[in-house]
Amino acid sequence: MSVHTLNHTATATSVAPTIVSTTKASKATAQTSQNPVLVKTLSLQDYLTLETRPRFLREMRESLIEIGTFYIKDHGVPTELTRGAMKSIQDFFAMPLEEKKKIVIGNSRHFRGYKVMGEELTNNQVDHREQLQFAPEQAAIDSFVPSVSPNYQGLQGPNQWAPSTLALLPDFKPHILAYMHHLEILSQHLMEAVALSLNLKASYFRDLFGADPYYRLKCAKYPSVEQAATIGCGAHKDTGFLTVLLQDMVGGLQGQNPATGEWMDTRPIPDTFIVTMGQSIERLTGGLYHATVHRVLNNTSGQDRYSIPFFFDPQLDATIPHRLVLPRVDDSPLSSSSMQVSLSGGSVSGEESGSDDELDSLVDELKIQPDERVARLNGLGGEGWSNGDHIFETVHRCHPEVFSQWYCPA
Ligand SMILES: O=C(O)CCC(=O)C(=O)O
Ligand SMILES: [Fe+2]
Repeated sequence: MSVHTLNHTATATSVAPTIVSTTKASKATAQTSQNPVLVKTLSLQDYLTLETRPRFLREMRESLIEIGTFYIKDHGVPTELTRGAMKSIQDFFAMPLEEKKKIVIGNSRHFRGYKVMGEELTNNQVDHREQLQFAPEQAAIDSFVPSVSPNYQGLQGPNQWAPSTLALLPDFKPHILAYMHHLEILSQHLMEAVALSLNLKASYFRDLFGADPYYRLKCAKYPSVEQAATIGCGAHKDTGFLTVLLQDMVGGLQGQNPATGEWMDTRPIPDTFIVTMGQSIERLTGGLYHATVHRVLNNTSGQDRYSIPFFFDPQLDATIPHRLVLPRVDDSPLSSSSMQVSLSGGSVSGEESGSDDELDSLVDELKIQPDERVARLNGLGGEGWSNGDHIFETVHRCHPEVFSQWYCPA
């Protein structure tokens, strides 16, 4: 994953209901804060119910402007499935190394499979976790030729399933496939809500993401360690649009408060997912919505930690506009009348450049800081950027061995 650690110096830490500061930017010293930041827990049912939808969208918007992260509950993914997926990955990681290595990621041009402990890079630093990667189960593109075809076409293909593993763990494949299917549905709902929270038409992201959104499921095991505050996964922002993360009850994930730089525990809450924006959304919204910098500390409790982030992005050949020009509404954003417009699909959406006046009023309306406005105006030109290239850049940086094996012909 890409890494843009914020350089703020943390000044205060906190104990808050859902997010608790424990550390300064790089040290792991527990302190108490005067300004706790709450990561809200939102209910998807509030989004799906028309009467409560405006409140949901307001809260989502506030969360994404303030931090870039919230918890989602009542999400519609069956509990048997979240438990089943967790159990399946625990069973997988518990198998002997030789069995796991049958699907080592280097076998796969499509960056799928198992990664042994200590081989993944985040922020150019080695992570302390084992992991297993999946993506949409599809046929590979036969016409793909390394260094002739666009690299991102090599990402499409099947997952790795070792027959001996499937014999040992019969629930493994059905659990993973069903889990990805449900997470795609949940992610589409969330992106629809993100669109409405920006006063875009509800289908804005569904249209942008296309018929075959590209997603990645990463199953991770962080072993309990001897020393406190070993970095399991280095500080980074997720690079894409949306991450929906399932974690067990062990803890160790931390998010950084964009305003203060302080690290805050994103503590496990049963039956929720953690929803985080990535850099593509941050870039598209001109910095209005934050991509939260986060990391994972290994724990010393004796309990290993398991997590399953699902990264949801547009189809690989999508072109992403450099920025969104958010529609102006006569009344305040997300008021019930503008919501009606959005719900009926009649609200304007667009990626054309707006006039300076429009930008000024947008800046006022959305309380964008001046430096964010500069970011918004930078990088214009051309139709947009290639989503496939952007995703390829991310996965290639994390797994250089796959790149050198499959994408650099001798
Ligand atoms: O395992 C976690 O809780 C977070 C992992 C993560 O941030 C990532 O892989 O991008
Ligand atoms: Fe991440």
